[in-house]
Amino acid sequence: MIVPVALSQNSFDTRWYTLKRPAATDAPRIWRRWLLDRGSLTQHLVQASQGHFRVEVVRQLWGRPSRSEARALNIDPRQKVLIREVRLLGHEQPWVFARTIIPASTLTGKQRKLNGLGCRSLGTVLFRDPTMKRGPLQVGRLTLNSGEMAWARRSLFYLANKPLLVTEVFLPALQQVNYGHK
Ligand SMILES: C=C(O[C@@H]1C=C(C(=O)O)C=C[C@H]1O)C(=O)O
Repeated sequence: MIVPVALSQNSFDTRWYTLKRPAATDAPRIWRRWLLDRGSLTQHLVQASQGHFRVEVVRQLWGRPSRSEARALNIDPRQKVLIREVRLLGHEQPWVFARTIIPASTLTGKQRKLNGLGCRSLGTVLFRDPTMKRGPLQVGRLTLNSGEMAWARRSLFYLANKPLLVTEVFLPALQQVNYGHK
């Protein structure tokens, strides 16, 4: 099934801000908490969907990072990287679009498995890895292919000191979610 891609690659060349506190954004209240929460977004979405959660792979390919992604990873923008784009669905609604950029030098040793995640959440691998470190969260606004603006966050993760960049875009459908859980 061809899954519609919510964003084009240059959408990720937006301006990214490292915020000191959630209130510094005018994002909806709940998103401010999630936008800057350093835990697993997957866990929040599993709870908010009462377990009706799944990862849908939009595409996974070897390509080139956007300029901003290359800068964040401190790599040459001509360097080939593994690009993983997924949608995180709650109750079959697309809640988050996530794009992960993994340099080939990170896909070595135990981290080779990052190339074979399929529909397993990247978060379950990252947060179970004892060597995982997470860099500062940055927040930005991206333009979806629909023309709507969406809040997004990104951060570097390090496994065995090898970097990957994860960007998560909060899609409009997430605004309808009842956040009864904490
Ligand atoms: C980093 C996490 O993994 C999530 C799952 C992803 C995937 O499967 O590609 C990508 C980004 C995240 O939204 C997380 O759960 O926090």
